[in-house]
Amino acid sequence: MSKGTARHTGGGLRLEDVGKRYRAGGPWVLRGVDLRLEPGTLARIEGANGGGKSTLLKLIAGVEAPSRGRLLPLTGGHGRPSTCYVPERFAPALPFDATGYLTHLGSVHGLRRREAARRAAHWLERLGLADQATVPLRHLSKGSCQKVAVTQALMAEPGLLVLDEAWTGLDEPSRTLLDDAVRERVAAGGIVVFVDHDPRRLAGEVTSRHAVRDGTVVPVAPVLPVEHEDTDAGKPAGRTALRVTIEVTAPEAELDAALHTVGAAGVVTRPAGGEARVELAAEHSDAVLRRLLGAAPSLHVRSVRETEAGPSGRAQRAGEGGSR
Ligand SMILES: Nc1ncnc2c1ncn2[C@@H]1O[C@H](COP(=O)(O)OP(=O)(O)OP(=O)(O)O)[C@@H](O)[C@H]1O
Repeated sequence: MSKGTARHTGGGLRLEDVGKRYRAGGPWVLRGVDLRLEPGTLARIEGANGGGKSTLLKLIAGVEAPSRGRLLPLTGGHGRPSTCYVPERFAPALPFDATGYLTHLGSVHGLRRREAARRAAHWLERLGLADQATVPLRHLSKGSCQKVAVTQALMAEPGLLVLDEAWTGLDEPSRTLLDDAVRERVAAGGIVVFVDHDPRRLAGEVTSRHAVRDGTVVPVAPVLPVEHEDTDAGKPAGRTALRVTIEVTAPEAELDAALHTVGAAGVVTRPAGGEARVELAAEHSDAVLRRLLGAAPSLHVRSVRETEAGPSGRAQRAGEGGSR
């Protein structure tokens, strides 16, 4: 992180009965959303494709205005936190190179131009983009553009950082760097809210999980800590009573092939065409999840939930506030 980090972050944010539709009289994408984001929160947002995750992130980031309800500073806060937002795809049609763009945005965020240029150079170097700092943005590859988008968010050291699949398209070292930067923001008292297709992203560190479901936002049980494959050593007592439910989607014709990786470790059910649910003992979940994420044909892991074995031995949903 650059020098002079961890400036005051500006407190938390509250969503009060927030709703969103994109046109008057159109369908509500979100309704009745109540959410508190305290300083130091690392919040993960989950949910099915098209359910409204990106819409929620845009509302939190202030990129979209709510159609109803309000976003308010938490009581005792210092106004809306300074905010940066990184979308999944950043394709700027702007007459800038990376340095010019980042310096300009740094100024918008209140940095002196010299400090903005210094921070831009620092992050471009860390992300391995220093040699492309003077290439026009429109000539950069998708991955390089994504690095520029991440850089503009990190160099501003915002109180609220909103990441919509921001890891997608980054190379592995840059993903690790972004993970670290998120930790630094949270440790500095900032709020980070993110969506990512990999359920293991920052799994042991997430402080709040919510799912967008049926047009509203419900809390989800905490993620299981990531553990080593093929060993029971060191597992907490009673862990074997826990179950995990993994929901996946894939093109219907490819789903069976992709699910072969589950083997005998779990019970697979198919609620609808391209959807499947895998229930299994918690001790097998990390290994199976790794195999599912690497499955060919590929599939999309929609959610991973910890559940408790009920009296019948079947999994019961734990810690969710809504129904499907
Ligand atoms: N700018 C827009 N104008 C009109 N409708 C929109 C707009 N953006 C999103 N929508 C609609 O809102 C709904 C929710 O979309 P959103 O992108 O928020 O979902 P998502 O959960 O992020 O999806 P995905 O997982 O596929 O990225 C969808 O029906 C989408 O078509």
